Amino acid sequence: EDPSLIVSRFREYLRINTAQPKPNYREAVDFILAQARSISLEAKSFEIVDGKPFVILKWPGTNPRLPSVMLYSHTDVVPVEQSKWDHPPFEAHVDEEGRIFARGSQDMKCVGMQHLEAVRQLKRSGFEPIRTLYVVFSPDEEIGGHDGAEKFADSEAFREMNVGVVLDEGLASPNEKYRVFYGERVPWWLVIKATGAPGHGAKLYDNTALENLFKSIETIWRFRTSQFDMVKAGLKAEGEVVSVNMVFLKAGTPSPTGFVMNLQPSEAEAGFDIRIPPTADHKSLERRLAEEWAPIWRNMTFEFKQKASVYNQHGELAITATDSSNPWWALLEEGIRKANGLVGKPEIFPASTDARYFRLLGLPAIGFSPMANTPILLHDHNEYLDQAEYLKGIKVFESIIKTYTSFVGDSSKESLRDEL
Ligand code: MET
Ligand SMILES: [Zn+2]
Ligand SMILES: [Zn+2]
Repeated sequence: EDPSLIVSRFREYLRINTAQPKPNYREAVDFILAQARSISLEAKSFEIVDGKPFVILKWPGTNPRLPSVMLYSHTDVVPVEQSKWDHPPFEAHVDEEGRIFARGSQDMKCVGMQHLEAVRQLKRSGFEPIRTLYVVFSPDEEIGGHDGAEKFADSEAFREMNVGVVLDEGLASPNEKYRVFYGERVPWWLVIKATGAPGHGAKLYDNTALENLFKSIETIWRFRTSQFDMVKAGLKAEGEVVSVNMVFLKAGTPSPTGFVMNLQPSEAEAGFDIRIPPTADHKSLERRLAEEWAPIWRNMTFEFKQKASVYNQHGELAITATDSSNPWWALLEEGIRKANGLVGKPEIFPASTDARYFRLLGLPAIGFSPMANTPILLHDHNEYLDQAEYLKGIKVFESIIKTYTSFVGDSSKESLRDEL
């Protein structure tokens, strides 16, 4: 097929503004359903939470008793600061070098469309999967997935799919090796709040809210530095340390012209996005938080806006095995290599993805977005993906789908799952 047609379908998807907090899911769903129709793929869309639709495409395998393969992507994207972009973020402009600029070009409309295009090519070639393949498009990921993947993973619809392995998003790789992720850091979105005596802006006294808050910020910052230093020294990868970033500060007494300047406020708060490696000592971090970061004796309280578990329902660390106990790992590498792709070492994803909800069920879930030789621009201004790289990724997914859906395995674990 003419590559420019393939690219134009990708650009069409990118032009649908699905930015949080008001994603145009309706248009995205219509687009995906139309694509499914054009390749005669079974498709259904449904909502678990009102206004937040899922689309599930199904390519039935010749042996529907085998656990299925699920290719998963989210349709929503993060917001943009329009004025900071060189090209409008929802126009999918292609420059002379072939770079496609759009919000979602890396995270992760590329992957969703590559899943679809790979199926399109394979169907056209006459390939028949043995395992059933699902291509799933989900809402809500960028705001935590609580109305998306979290509820889906717990739904009858998902149980009926009898999924054996999940492929979700990864990250671009600045070098020639694709990156592959077997787990991810656990998000804590933390708000700490200080209270203190209010008073005259000219008075020096102890225990103001802002003084109390700043003592915490200093302590948290020392911890941040100690973690960051290990990355800078090359001792740890990004996903192997605790990241702490301040994302907001809130204090002051508003006035019509800004803030009252001669009044020290009685409340102040700060928000932090914290990401913790699954293998870190979560208990000791919680102690640190209660004793040093937001100690009650300094008039501080804290609240989590987001806090995920690190253990799956069997009480094990919710990470995906990369050794021979998990055939899907080697099969993924095989699929990539057969398409002439290079694969890096298994990594911990530094941010969060919906894959965590499937890992919490004990399912193998792998993060993989085929973007080599590409700067990491997710959530950044001027997010782009080179069109040649996009097209290469489709070939890689064709190869992975072939490898995955043809695998009949010997795995006794799998037949056990079948009986349960
Ligand atoms: N994927 C987004 C992120 O990593 C939202 C995840 S919800 C913690 O920030
Ligand atoms: Zn994403
Ligand atoms: Zn994202």
